[in-house]
Amino acid sequence: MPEGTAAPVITCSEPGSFSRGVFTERHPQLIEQLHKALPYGPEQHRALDTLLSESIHGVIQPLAEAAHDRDQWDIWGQDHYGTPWLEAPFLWAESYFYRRILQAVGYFPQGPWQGIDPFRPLKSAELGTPETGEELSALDLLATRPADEQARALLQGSLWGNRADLGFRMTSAATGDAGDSSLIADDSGLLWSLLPAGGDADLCLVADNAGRELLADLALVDHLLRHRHARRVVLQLKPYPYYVSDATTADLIDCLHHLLRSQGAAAGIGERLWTAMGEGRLTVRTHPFSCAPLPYSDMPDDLRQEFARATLTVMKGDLNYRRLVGDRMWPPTTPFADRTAYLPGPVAALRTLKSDVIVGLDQHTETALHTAHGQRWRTSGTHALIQVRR
Ligand SMILES: O=P(O)(O)OC[C@H]1O[C@](O)(CO)[C@@H](O)[C@@H]1O
Repeated sequence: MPEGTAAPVITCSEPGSFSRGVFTERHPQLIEQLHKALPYGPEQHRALDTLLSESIHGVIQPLAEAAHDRDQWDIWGQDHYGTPWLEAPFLWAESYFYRRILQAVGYFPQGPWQGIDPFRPLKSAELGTPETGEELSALDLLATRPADEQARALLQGSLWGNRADLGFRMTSAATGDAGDSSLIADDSGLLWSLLPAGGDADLCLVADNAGRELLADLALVDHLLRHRHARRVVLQLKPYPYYVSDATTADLIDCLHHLLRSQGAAAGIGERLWTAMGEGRLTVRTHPFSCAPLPYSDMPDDLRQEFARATLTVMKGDLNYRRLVGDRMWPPTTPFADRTAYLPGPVAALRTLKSDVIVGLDQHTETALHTAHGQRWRTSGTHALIQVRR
């Protein structure tokens, strides 16, 4: 079976599929929210509606002539421009949809809306919720526990923090299965063996969502640095707004300010991380490939070298998982190690399941999940995994 071509690529062409629902149900809600989020002018409102209609009923149009990244997208889009959105690969189409939102609101060109994140009001609202406050307060009690217990709890916090993705919550609130949580693969023992306390590891953390998830990631990073599970952490963020709540540098700064304004243990985390950035122990990267509509197996050399330098690369979230193993309907028992063999160096995936892709399960687990939940366990965010390849 030739590598990478074995399983069907996920598209939105099948009526009733999860991916199609993202375009036909989730995106209309998202566009509705964007209309209300900022005081856009008539042209921006019109462009958002045109994009929505094109993406459900029409064919994929190229970026505007003047777009700074038009040439790049012309290459990425050569096989897809002119075809119906719903027939294009899901990963490609969804990624391009987010790039087109930025075009609709005028995010890149010089002008009054340049650099204004259309998703910022949604992300900021989340930082102020009582749930976020409770999670930060819980750090006070956690700080009284032994260090290894803290480490395990903070890893779980970072993992389940991925459930707090804003795009996902648009439809999950209606499903009512939020209480049914479980970990379907747990390689955390292997993960900790790669990051022993007092060691010399260089960790690369490929972040996912801003707000609650990033706060949980930062609490984990602080612990890793403090107890020398990692000597240095590189935090990979998105260079521009993407997939609603994906974290950018501006979101990181918001989270650090939020921590510093908090009480107790949370404030201490903010202070230590601020210092760690000043000392170069925590650094931030925003590689353009982070927003590419492609799997990581297509990554450019400089990014490959970045991963190669890391003792461990941790990929957070559902989208990173799709890009890591390939956005295809793999047989669920496909080994995680096989799908990630191209990535130089050990890799860990921390993900709540919010799309159809899954690998690395044993047959018994898959059968039990299917019997109990049908296909819903793959997409409802109620299940999570920690998968590691050394
Ligand atoms: O924030 P995460 O965990 O990457 O999840 C994003 C997921 O949400 C969706 O955009 C819609 O469910 C998926 O396509 C995507 O994989």
